[in-house]
Amino acid sequence: MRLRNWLFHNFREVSQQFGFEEVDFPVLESEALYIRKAGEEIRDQLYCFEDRGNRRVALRPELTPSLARLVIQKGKSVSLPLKWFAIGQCWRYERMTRGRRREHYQWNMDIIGVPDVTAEAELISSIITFFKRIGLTASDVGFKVSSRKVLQEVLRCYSVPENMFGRVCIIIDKIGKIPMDDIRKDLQSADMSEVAIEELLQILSLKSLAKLEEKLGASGEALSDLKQLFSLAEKYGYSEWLQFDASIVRGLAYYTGIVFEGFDREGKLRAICGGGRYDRLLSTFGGDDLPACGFGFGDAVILELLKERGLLPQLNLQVENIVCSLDPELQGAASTVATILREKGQSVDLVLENKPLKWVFKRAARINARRLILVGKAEWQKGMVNVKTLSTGGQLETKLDELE
Ligand SMILES: OCc1cccc(Br)n1
Repeated sequence: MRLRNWLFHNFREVSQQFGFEEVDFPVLESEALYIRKAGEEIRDQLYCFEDRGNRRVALRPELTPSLARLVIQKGKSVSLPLKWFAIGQCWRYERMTRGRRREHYQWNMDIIGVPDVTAEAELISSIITFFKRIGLTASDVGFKVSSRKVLQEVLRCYSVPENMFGRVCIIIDKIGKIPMDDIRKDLQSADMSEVAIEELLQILSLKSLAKLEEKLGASGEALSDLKQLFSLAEKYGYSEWLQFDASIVRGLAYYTGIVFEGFDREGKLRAICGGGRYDRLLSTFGGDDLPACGFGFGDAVILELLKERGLLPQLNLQVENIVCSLDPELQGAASTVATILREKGQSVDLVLENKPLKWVFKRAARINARRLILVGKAEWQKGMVNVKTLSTGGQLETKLDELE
């Protein structure tokens, strides 16, 4: 819990530093929010059920559809651009035998209403700011960046029907996770010819914008978006964190443009975070489309990475005072002392039972108390208490009304 609070505190600090407002959504949503026909893993693992009102509901597997629903609900009552962030628990249903978590927390930041890649550049900057805050550098992690418009331009060249776009993206995202023969078979089932498949796989292996330009020409949106993004990265000063990688498509069907994922340069871990542009999501829920982009950042891989790098922070409970009566008849007096200190804004661990002093000192050490306040009969009769500063061992009889 200390680690989670530390992580979330950094998520929040960065989000607020970038001028984003915190939002939240229900953990339980209508199942329909997540029913997409593109064959995504997130769909196969939906933690869904029928509630007592016979409604098909699901524990949310991600936050973006809820955000889209809320933007539509708010409609004209909010002024654009929206810069929202959320930290929320998300669920998936997996067999326990897989030994993987069924729930995790995800930090999301989204910009709604900005069509330009300036929005994606700003989101990537916020994640890099987060990485730097927790001690990670460009030699630890980087971002693989591409655009789904690359895929779109290739599919159009081979007149693959538009309605196959999401499905092809999901198939491509499985490269490296399932055998290439299965990838080819799945692409054939998505109405792609042999020639189209080979050309697509060839383009997806590109790692330089220059080579991409040779293939696609300079006129397409994919190239201009990517060039603008890399140029903005220069101005933000984070070029060394980015690399173009045409194979990056991400595993969510609704991305339509730039996509990116954070990765650990030692290549031992799964993607740390990921996101991109999703300009068509709102209309899938019956709203008017608005340009949108965002990312999701889970709490699992980042903690594995920090552990690997020896960067997990040492987080100990810290209480300023521990207050203890030396006589059961003075328990009330001890609670008076605790209240006086708390009303001054100090934290107090009040010993609630009649314990030997040895026990109190052990507890004081365990909770890293700065001071031990002892309420003894003789002192109390003089309106005093005994204040021990635990780091120095010094002690001082102090008047109650001079306690600070
Ligand atoms: O990253 C996919 C995902 C979604 C929900 C819960 C968990 Br654990 N993992």
